[in-house]
Amino acid sequence: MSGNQANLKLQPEPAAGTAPAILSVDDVVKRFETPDGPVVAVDHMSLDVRQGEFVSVIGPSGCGKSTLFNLIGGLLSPTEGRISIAGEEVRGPHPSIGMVFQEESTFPWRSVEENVAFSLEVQGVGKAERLERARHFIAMVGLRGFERRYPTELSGGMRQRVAMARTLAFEPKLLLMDEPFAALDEQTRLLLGDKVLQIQQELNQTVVLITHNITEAVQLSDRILIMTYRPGRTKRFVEIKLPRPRTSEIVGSDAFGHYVAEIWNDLREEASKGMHDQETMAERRRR
Ligand SMILES: Nc1ncnc2c1ncn2[C@@H]1O[C@H](COP(=O)(O)OP(=O)(O)OP(=O)(O)O)[C@@H](O)[C@H]1O
Repeated sequence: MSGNQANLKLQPEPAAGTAPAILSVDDVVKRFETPDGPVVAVDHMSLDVRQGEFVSVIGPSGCGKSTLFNLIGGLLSPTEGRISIAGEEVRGPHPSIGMVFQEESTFPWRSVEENVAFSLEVQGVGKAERLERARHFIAMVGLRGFERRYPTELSGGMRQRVAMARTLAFEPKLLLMDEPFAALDEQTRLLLGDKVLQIQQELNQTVVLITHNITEAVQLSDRILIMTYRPGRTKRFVEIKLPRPRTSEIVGSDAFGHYVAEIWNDLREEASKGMHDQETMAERRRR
């Protein structure tokens, strides 16, 4: 074991005696039937996430991250296994799970406050209350003063914060995010990470983040699940023992660098398999 590895601790399950799991992914398999035969995208994966915990799922392109996101969010059903939130089986979109997507999902015809109030409107919350709650969450994501603006008047990072505020406004037990900052530049991404850390601490929010960005995963997480490339399995869990509360300043620390290096070692192996696979497929098509 290298010196760096000694800094990392594998933790397949949450430690005993801590908060109970709010999300439970239990031995889940997802198989797609395709014209070329079955594709196993998620292969016997298990994950327990405690109340208030921040877990990131990282893996190379095509390893099954988005499939896992869609399974947890109830947009896909597992072929085998079970997913539950607060003890209830997830059988479709669940009110306790709030999703933030990679693609921008704000409504361009609604102002910021109308966007954020939307989920409350759907729930039948009265106008005065929903606007008050919307303004609270708009302030939380750092957009006070922009309530009456429209998405086209905002930057990409601001629009993603609107999407996050809209999801947080219905107070989900689990915030489930799929690469919400993937389209943003690195500085904006790091600074938005600070916002996410603040919000998570303020709400004691349980979060599962799907990402392929190692820096983002280390900056934000309590634990990182590293996935293998095809079929998507758990390669290992890494517990991030950086102090909280955290800010993006931590990115420059030695401890941060050690985590990034170790995770890259694991990912490099998996990403290389992916690249080799893609090159072989391209070669086959050329023939
Ligand atoms: N609806 C589907 N039908 C058939 N195969 C699918 C379907 N969705 C995903 N797959 C396959 O499952 C595997 C995992 O895909 P998935 O999109 O979950 O990976 P990913 O890690 O999110 O990739 P990326 O980071 O590039 O978005 C891939 O081989 C993909 O082609």
